Amino acid sequence: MGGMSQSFTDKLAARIKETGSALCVGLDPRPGMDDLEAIPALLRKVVEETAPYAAAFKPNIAYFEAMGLRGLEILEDLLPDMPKDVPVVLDAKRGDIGETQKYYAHAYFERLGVDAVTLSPFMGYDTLEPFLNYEGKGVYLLAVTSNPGSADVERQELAGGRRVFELVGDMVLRSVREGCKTSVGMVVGLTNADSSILERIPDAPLLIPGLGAQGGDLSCLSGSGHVAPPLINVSRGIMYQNPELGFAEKAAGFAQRIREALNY
Ligand SMILES: O=C(O)c1cc(=O)[nH]c(=O)n1[C@@H]1O[C@H](COP(=O)(O)O)[C@@H](O)[C@H]1O
Repeated sequence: MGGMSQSFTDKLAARIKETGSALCVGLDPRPGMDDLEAIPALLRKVVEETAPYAAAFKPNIAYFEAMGLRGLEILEDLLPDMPKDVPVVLDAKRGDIGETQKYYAHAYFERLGVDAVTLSPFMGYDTLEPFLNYEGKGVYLLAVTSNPGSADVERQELAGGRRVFELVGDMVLRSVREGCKTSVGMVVGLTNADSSILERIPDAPLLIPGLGAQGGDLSCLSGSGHVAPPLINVSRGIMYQNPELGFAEKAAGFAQRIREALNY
């Protein structure tokens, strides 16, 4: 393809339109539950069977690191064989001083070649900057995570009534104001995504984990008024729950539930 390269957000929106699905298929292989050498074939089977229903795939690097060097090799071998038209979000939740972040950005965007990564914005905007000048790539900043402890810091109220996660929304707006090439979105856990949260964050691509094993309720998303392309992630709900069903069947079921809840 010639001409101007597409932003990550545009690629994602196109994929969602093409599939009619905002499902993000989580690739979190558990070394304790599967034989290590069965994992490469398991991942390929999940990818192949769920791709028609996948707006994106999200491998969480923790599960690969837990397998040591072999795990990283499994991830590095898998990525080039993933379908080219399905964006890959690497879940790494990194946050460090800018000098170190440069190396994470290099590792993920240039070495592994993924389309997007999750980052922790806790150390401030300067730590995000090494990721922000990549045309066609995306980052998702942790804003309101799906765990109960998101109340400890992220959902705390500041003097004046704003809440901590709104500062993350400010970083998203700053990236837009500064004309960053990288698309910047936010992570909002489905288990905590009520309307009081959604109305306080800017209209940016949201990565929404918590459907399936964590019991998040999709009804809280309807009528949010956001138009940026969302991703609703399911990991265990496809890879490990209801093993009597096929991966395609499970993915199709989640895609359908998401479509009904988001009303498209
Ligand atoms: O960034 C994430 O994806 C993430 C953020 C969050 O707030 N909660 C959350 O569960 N996740 C990740 O999303 C996936 C959820 O997996 P399941 O609960 O098995 O569907 C895991 O890879 C989590 O690490």
